[in-house]
Amino acid sequence: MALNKVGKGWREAREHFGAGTRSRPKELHRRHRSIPPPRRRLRVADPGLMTLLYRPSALAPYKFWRASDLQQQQQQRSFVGLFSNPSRRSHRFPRPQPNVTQLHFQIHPAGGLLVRPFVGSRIFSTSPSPPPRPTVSPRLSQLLASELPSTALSSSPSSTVCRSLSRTAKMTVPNGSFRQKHKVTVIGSGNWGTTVAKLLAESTREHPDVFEEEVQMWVYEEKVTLPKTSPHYDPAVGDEPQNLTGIINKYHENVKYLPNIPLPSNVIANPSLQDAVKGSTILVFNFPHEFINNILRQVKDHILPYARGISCIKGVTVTDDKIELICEHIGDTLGIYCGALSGANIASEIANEEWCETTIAYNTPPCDIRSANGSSNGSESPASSNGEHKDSRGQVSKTKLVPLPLDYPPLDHEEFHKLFSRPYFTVSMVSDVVGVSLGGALKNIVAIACGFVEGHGWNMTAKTAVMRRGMLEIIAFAREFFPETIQEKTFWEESAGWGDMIVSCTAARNWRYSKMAVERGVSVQEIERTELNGQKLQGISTTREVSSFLRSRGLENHYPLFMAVELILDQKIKVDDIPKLFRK
Ligand SMILES: NC(=O)C1=CN([C@@H]2O[C@H](COP(=O)(O)OP(=O)(O)OC[C@H]3O[C@@H](n4cnc5c(N)ncnc54)[C@H](O)[C@@H]3O)[C@@H](O)[C@H]2O)C=CC1
Ligand SMILES: O=C(CO)COP(=O)(O)O
Repeated sequence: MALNKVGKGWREAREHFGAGTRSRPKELHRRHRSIPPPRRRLRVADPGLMTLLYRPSALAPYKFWRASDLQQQQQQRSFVGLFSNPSRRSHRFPRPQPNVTQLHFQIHPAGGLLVRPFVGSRIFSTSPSPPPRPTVSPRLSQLLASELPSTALSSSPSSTVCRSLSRTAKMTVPNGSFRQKHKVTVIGSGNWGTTVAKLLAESTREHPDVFEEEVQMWVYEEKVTLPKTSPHYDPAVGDEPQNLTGIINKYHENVKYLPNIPLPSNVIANPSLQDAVKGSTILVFNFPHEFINNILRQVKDHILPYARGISCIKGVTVTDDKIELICEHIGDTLGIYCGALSGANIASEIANEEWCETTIAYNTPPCDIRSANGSSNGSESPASSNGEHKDSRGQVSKTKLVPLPLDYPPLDHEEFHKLFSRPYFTVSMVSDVVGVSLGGALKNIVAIACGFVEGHGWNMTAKTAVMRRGMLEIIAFAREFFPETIQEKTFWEESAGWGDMIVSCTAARNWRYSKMAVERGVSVQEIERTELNGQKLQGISTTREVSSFLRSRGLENHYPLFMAVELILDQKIKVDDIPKLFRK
């Protein structure tokens, strides 16, 4: 009975959309809202027919597959897909699985969908098949036992449960095999660059089906002398300066920028930028932003045209009176798409595997979005999407992208989440590139202001006033210069917003060393030179760039805190003068 109704839904949908077309889930949901859930197992069978998988819930994951499509995809060693939530294509399912010849679907009484891959010799046979392999994961069983109300036969599961289920179901499918794996390169090897390389190398080891194990880390080559107290001191070398890359590769430790943290042996330090990026599909940019143009110039002609980037750099680029997000500057210069990672992240704490959160903003370019049949961009061919994507101003970017080839695993929220997540590093994926980038860049100005105030002898109340006003200026700045795409909730809800503000104004270097400068009565630049052993305070250059940009537009009065930091850096006003700026 129930299946008949599903069959009816299928026939109607088939008439409506035509065989082989992709489903239009929302429309279907509207049309078949009244259909009760099927209670029997559905099989992908009957070559040439389309099968409707139906789950009546608020998320309404409908999917049509034609068995012949599935068969063809198996032959291509590609994959089929299920959008568990039609509005979020990133929930793709399942992974490529060349040995799987049948997929069995069972609508769970509570509305979840169990998917069991079946390995057999016949493809989509209509005859009775042997029982599917029991591939329901323990997590799924647990979910079904605990989270789903067993009586909820016709009720809709919560979105959380739907998401959990779809994710769990995904885990039940054997790992697939694309012909290619993603190669990861971290460009930069300072305090944060080395920490990120460490966590990425742990992830690539954990997911050998998707990523090449080795993580290349480009190191700005320096000579380092190991002191006698170092565990790596070699009497045969003595006080002879050695290449930092040599030390990292031999002892698996970045003794200069991340001392006392063992690195996984699959982090490979490479002094050649060109060699480090060669063949990499994932480029992670992680160095002080003042070096950006020089580095981009050197890598420009050496990267894969379909590489994708994540920038962990906190800063902005200001050119010709124009302000640009670092990630977009990278993308436009290299002709690729680049997202941004930012959050309340103190490198040394994360390197010690103390728990923290971060935010990654990534807008999967349309040409990289894969549809159920494994092609790019839904029903369109990769070519038809024309490599276009939107920029942070909501316009079609001038950079035309080369689609990621289909023989690589997709690169979207899910894959980046997989790559960056560690048990001690919780990643939130968003699409607000502006909020994440500006939050990370501009809080460094506020952190310097907090350091000044605290160095002056004022305490938490003054610092709180600075943080609050600083956040207001960050939001005003984002609204003023990126009104088309900014999502203000990023500042309130994400680690890249208030989280980063708090940690930066209480524990990070910009705060610590500007406080020290006021306490010692010297300039922050002087402290950077004498105390930081080659590390950089991003807040100094960001303050100068942002204030010069604001001045060129006559907007100084709108951003009194940002401007005050520059005036104090240049010793034109004193910390005591800050409250006067806010009297009105
Ligand atoms: N350290 C941290 O806790 C965090 C840093 N960040 C951000 O990550 C980015 C990188 O910062 P860190 O790793 O901390 O850098 P860092 O300040 O520790 O290191 C400086 C780096 O610059 C390199 N360098 C020096 N001269 C160079 C040159 N001429 N050309 C190219 N590179 C040169 C050095 O080799 C070193 O790798 C920054 O934007 C920072 O704001 C973000 C979150 C946390
Ligand atoms: O971005 C950071 C904390 O989230 C690190 O800031 P500092 O560069 O001031 O150490």
